[in-house]
Amino acid sequence: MSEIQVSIQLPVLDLSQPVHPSFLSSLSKACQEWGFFYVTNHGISKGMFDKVCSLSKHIFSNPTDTKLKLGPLSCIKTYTPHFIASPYFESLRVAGPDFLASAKASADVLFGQQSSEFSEILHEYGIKMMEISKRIIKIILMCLGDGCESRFFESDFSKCHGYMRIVNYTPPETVIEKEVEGLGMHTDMSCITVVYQDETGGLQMRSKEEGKWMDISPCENSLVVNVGDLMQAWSNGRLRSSEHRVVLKRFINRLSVAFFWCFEDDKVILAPEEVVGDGCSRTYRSFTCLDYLKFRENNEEGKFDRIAYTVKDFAGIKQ
Ligand SMILES: O=C(O)CCC(=O)C(=O)O
Ligand SMILES: [Fe+2]
Repeated sequence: MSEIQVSIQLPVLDLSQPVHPSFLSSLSKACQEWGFFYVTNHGISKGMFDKVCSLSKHIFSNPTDTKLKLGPLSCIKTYTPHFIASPYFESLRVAGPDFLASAKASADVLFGQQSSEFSEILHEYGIKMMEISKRIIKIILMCLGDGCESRFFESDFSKCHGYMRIVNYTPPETVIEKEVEGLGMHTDMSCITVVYQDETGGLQMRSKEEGKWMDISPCENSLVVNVGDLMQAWSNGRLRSSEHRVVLKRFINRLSVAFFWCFEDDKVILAPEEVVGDGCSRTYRSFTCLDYLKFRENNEEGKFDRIAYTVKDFAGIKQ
């Protein structure tokens, strides 16, 4: 990989402080330009991340045959083995609203009845992530102005649900290149995604105009937030769902936990008139969330290196 890589300074949303208008304007710019920012004082302790990571590592250290009991061909289907998203990527999914039941279903298969630690901590993590996501989306709606938060939070976002994907990246030991792609370029199918990445780094986003890769470096005690496709369409393109990827350094294992906060499956997504704004034209037709998820599923099979289609291809109106 030979692209130039640049670092950028993204705003940090401090959830323990009231939001100042000057901060809203920098957040608003970041959401338009990059679709990425950080959040801090989110209420999840370092101890909790450490626990989630160590229990997850323990799960991924199981033999492949054991993990495949949760794999795509099993009835649980929470585990994605290597060579689906990339050769170096494997993941475990824990879905809400009952995070406890979802995590327990996986843990029971792997460890039998004695392991409740994993499900309990993932339950707590999921509930916290739901709360954090709601607070973040309210602030993002404030960025759109015109009282969008009070107008649209209840009507459009109160039925949102979340799920997390714990990802274990194992880079190859034998490659000559200094870095390899652990997860190819894609956009997220969420409203927003809230990511914990360990200190290894490697998350990168693609700039709007020049298509340069920018490092989204790990920042202590902070989580990374990115705008997803559903929010890009709902906001009529005023919020950007950026292409991003994960690069891996040789020999360094990486763990991340991405929380995807999404509209309910049967939600009809159409930007409200007030969000489109007077004199502006609509850039997305209406569509249901599930139809978009299916469209992506049908276009992604067997493609590691990049996801060629996004919500623009699915529902964008050609201007
Ligand atoms: O592993 C990461 O840091 C991000 C993963 C990601 O982009 C995704 O799962 O959609
Ligand atoms: Fe992503």
